[in-house]
Amino acid sequence: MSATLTEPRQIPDLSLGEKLSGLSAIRRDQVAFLSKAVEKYGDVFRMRLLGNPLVMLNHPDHVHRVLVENRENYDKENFLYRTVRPVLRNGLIGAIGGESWHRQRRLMQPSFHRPKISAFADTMTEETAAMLGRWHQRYRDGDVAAVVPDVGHIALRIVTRNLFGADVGPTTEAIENDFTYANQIMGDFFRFPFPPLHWPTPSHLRLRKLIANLDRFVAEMIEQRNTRSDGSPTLLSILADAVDEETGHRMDSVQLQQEVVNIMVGGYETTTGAASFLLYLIAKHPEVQERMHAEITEVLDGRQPGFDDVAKLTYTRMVVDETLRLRGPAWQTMRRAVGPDEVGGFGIDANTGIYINFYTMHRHRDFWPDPERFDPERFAPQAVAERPRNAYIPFGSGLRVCIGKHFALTELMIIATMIVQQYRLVLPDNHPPVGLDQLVTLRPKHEVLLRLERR
Ligand code: HEM
Repeated sequence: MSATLTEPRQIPDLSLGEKLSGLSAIRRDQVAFLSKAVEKYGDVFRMRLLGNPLVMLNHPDHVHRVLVENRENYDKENFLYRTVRPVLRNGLIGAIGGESWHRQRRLMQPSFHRPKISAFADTMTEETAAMLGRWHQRYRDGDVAAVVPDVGHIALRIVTRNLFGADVGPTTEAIENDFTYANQIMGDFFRFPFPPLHWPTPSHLRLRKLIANLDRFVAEMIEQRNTRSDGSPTLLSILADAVDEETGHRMDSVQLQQEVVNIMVGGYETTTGAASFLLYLIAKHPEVQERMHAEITEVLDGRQPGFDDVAKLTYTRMVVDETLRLRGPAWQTMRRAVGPDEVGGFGIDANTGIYINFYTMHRHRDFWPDPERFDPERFAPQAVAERPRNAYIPFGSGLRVCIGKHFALTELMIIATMIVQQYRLVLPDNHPPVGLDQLVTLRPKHEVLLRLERR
């Protein structure tokens, strides 16, 4: 029949006014800008993010096409990953793709399988217990605490202890500050990418220094090659000894160093944001918190959670999932189409930049009624089964799905469970909205202040 039926549809473009005002609007509030554009143009449209032409995709089927079905056609040669590459270099997160990425992923994947995570969970419990011990000393019943620095501290200790062994000492605190600052610099750059990162401005020089500190710290840790406190191998040793069964290949020391930095970035930055939002949302919804507490009491009967308990805490997991829907810290990604493709009937030319924003996707009105409402019931098994795959992807999807997904989920579950077991979290009256710090990752903009009532 007629060729017009099969001809790709034209991708709508933002108006000239929107393009011109977009630059400052995005700097002010990227989420608001994108939400408005989705409202007006729907699931597929062309836009510019800081001068970079992109096609935004907001429908699960379209995202499925790019990340899963035709995944070999899309790589990470794009503006977002160029921004973070000075820190991540050729490690797994930012690696462009292709055979060298495949080989690395194959080599590293077994280190994140279930039995390994089960060993890592003990550290998660120990660090959370240590934090609760500090809270008991520092706060009286009903005191108000700023929780973000504390969860950030344990997130970094959990990842570094699992990577490097027994204890990493006070250096972690310096590294923690360096991390936060580097994220700030890169986040600012991402919102306004001028001057280029290789220009020696004071903040870019500072970023280089932070990266050098981090490299030095990781190199020292690799040199020491400790074991964990129970004598079992560290994640670092597991990675260093890993052999690719297909090729017999092992990582060289430069690659190992870069992968360790990637795991630290992946394991610290995102988990801190997620845990902070999680505690905030639990406090904001007392009825949800009480139901969690009842479940925790029933499953654990007062003891500390272990890895095997996590799967039994089904309601708590629904709360974590709903938090990651509304406030997933990895809130955006980009790809480049290597060759041409057709997505949902729209033609995509070779070399097109693709932008996917999980924040807007996770509010798509076709799949999330009353999207701003915090409702863990959305993750009851029946509700999950009724949604398309890829309507919910806080850890990405397809080939490049987060390697640390089970690590992160176990950690969030253990932290939330142990805190709610011992404390009722209460949002003080007139707590201002915590807001969104829209950096490379998403974090609370303002302090999360919670009243800690002993149970
Ligand atoms: C709540 C916590 C976390 C969230 C929301 C998260 C989210 C994500 C997302 C969305 C991606 C895919 C990005 C893309 O497709 O462009 C990713 C990749 C990755 N994440 Fe995570 N992540 C979390 C925790 C972790 C942890 C704990 C680790 C390590 C221990 C980790 C290590 C990585 C690595 C290495 C990759 C790159 C995988 C690859 O491309 O092969 N992440 N993460």
